[in-house]
Amino acid sequence: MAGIEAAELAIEFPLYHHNARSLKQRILASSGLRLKKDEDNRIVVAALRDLTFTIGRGERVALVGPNGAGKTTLLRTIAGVYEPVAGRLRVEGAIGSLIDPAAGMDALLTGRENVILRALFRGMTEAQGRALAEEVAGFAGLGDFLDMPIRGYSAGMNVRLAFAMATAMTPDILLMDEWFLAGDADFMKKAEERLTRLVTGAEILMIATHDMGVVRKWCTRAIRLEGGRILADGPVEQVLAEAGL
Ligand SMILES: Nc1ncnc2c1ncn2[C@@H]1O[C@H](COP(=O)(O)OP(=O)(O)OP(=O)(O)O)[C@@H](O)[C@H]1O
Repeated sequence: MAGIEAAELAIEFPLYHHNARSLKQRILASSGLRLKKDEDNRIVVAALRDLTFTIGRGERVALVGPNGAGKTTLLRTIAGVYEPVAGRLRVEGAIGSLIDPAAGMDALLTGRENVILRALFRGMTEAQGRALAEEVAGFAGLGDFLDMPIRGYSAGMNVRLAFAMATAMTPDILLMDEWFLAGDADFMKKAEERLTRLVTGAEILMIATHDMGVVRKWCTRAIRLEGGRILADGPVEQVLAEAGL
């Protein structure tokens, strides 16, 4: 059964700068809030701090909060992109990730080859991968571009391919950042139908967004982050009302 469990989870990023010494002094003097020195005396940004939550089957969770709150970092951490520096994270279930359009894709391979490769990683046979590529092609409407290397794709084409691929694989846990909502109107209409089907099928949905319309429409629970910490966690209407959103 799909589930996500985090206990006192923390993520930090080291801050590199050509003039690091004076930068350190200035930053530490001015804010200090989210910046600290780690054991190796490096300045690090505390992107996520002390996050504890459990997400179970059937939950559709919105991550809300201002720019830099830590929403995307949390999605990426759950997807396995970042390693926590402290705390524990347990993720059970196959993940479909709509976080970074080109993540996990090989720019030199064609769209079709990327779909087949991803299918093989998921344990499908090559024949299943080819069938999946046909399905993705039909939905993404990439035409002949499906057989071109994806480094030649426009940003919109990358979004279409990533969206079609992630949703075709019927994940248990679907992680989405709001960039995918920026597709053109025709595509979004098609995408919405497909997403509706998927969200009812996927066991867990997590979406990071600034759009409260999306939160109200798609989600049952909201986690409000600020400065890398959880400020509120509960039913959508309650969390949004408390925050005046
Ligand atoms: N790869 C990175 N290296 C260094 N710092 C990073 C990195 N990724 C994120 N951060 C920092 O971590 C913090 C959280 O960023 P994150 O992108 O998760 O915020 P967000 O809530 O998704 O913001 P937005 O709404 O603007 O997308 C910010 O202070 C950001 O500068």
